[in-house]
Amino acid sequence: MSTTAKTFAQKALERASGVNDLKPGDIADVAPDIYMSHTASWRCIAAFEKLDGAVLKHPERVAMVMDHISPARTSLVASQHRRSRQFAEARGIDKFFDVQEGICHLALMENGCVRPGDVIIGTDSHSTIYGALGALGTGVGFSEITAAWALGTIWMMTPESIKISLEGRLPLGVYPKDIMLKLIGDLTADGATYKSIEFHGGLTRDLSVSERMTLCNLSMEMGCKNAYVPPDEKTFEFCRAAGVENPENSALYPDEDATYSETVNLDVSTLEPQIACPHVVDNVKPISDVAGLKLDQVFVGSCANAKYDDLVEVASILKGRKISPTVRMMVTPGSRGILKRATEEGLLSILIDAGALITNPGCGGCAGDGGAMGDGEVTLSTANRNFRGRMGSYESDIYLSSPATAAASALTGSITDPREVLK
Ligand SMILES: CC(C)[C@@](O)(CC(=O)O)C(=O)O
Ligand code: SF4
Repeated sequence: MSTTAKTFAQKALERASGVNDLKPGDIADVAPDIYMSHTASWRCIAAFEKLDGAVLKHPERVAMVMDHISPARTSLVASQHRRSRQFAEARGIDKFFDVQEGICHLALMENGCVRPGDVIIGTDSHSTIYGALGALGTGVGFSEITAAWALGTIWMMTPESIKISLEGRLPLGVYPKDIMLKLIGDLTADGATYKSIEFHGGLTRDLSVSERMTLCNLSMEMGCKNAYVPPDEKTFEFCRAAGVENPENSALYPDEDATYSETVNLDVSTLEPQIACPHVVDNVKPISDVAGLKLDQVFVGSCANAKYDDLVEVASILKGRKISPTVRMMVTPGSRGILKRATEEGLLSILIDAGALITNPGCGGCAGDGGAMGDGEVTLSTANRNFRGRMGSYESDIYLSSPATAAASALTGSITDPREVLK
């Protein structure tokens, strides 16, 4: 029996590997609960079909989502989707989410594929988002997914953990996105490389599951292995609504005296809206430094901030108003469920009346699929990355903000502090 106190990551990897007493740096063969691959699933399939006589060890653990380029815009992509569809059909993969379902991470969580305490690997770095449900999610390469299909396991090194305690109350106009941009700016883009980030503190407990998704999603931009918010009744309710039975039974919690490589305390009470400036996510400034910068496009989308409550924030600012004629605004709801709810609750009419373009759920502009910028153009985006050329021209600029800042800025056509509209 173990006597040392453990972090969440230690406990999750111990459970998934059956190895006791994993310490940071220890490598174990882990059996993930889900292996997710997105639009590029065909790459895993191509590699898998080269493995002589390989069979899927656990077809029920395979999840595929056609989200990054969806619906297909070229016959090449259509053929790749088709290959994935046919493979799923032939191999008995029932967690196949086609082009209508939206962004892989949101589709998985909304469809009951993620339980607290699970270990989930995905061909996407933002798989850290599953920590919002108390799971250990991490991004891997295509060939690692292929190997997991065949073997049911993957080796993982047990990470050290960083404890981030969030306290205080968010001021009006300041959101979890601003917290994360502030943390990424302070800790830098490699501040958490291969570490597990655990969020604690009174504010973390106050946040909704959707807001916790923003925390765990953006944590990737500090290079983390995974992120985690301790599951509570809000988590369990979300999971139950998604179809998970008894989600509380699999929840894992760190021991109180677990060892952390670093502890960060942030009181958000005086935090201002933050902006990540081109072309790296840790180039973060308070909004007052960049307010007034002229925009060509505003993009509300991505797994970071195109959830239902993000659209509510945007609609509450745009209601009864018109966006500036000098900008185009594109809103890409994160998932089919979010699009449906936004439709039912009348949010889409508000956005359309204000002058926004609504696109189908999926990665869309965040993955450079639609909404491209020309040379010299500037987009303010609610996504999680602002790398050069990600949304079109190499000579264009992407700034990142909260949905509220994006909405306030769409009204004026330049970067605008949402507190000016909300006051
Ligand atoms: C494929 C790409 C656009 C990606 O989804 C990849 C990733 O996160 O691993 C991203 O957000 O950068
Ligand atoms: S929405 Fe953007 S960040 Fe999220 S998985 Fe898709 S491309 Fe990557």
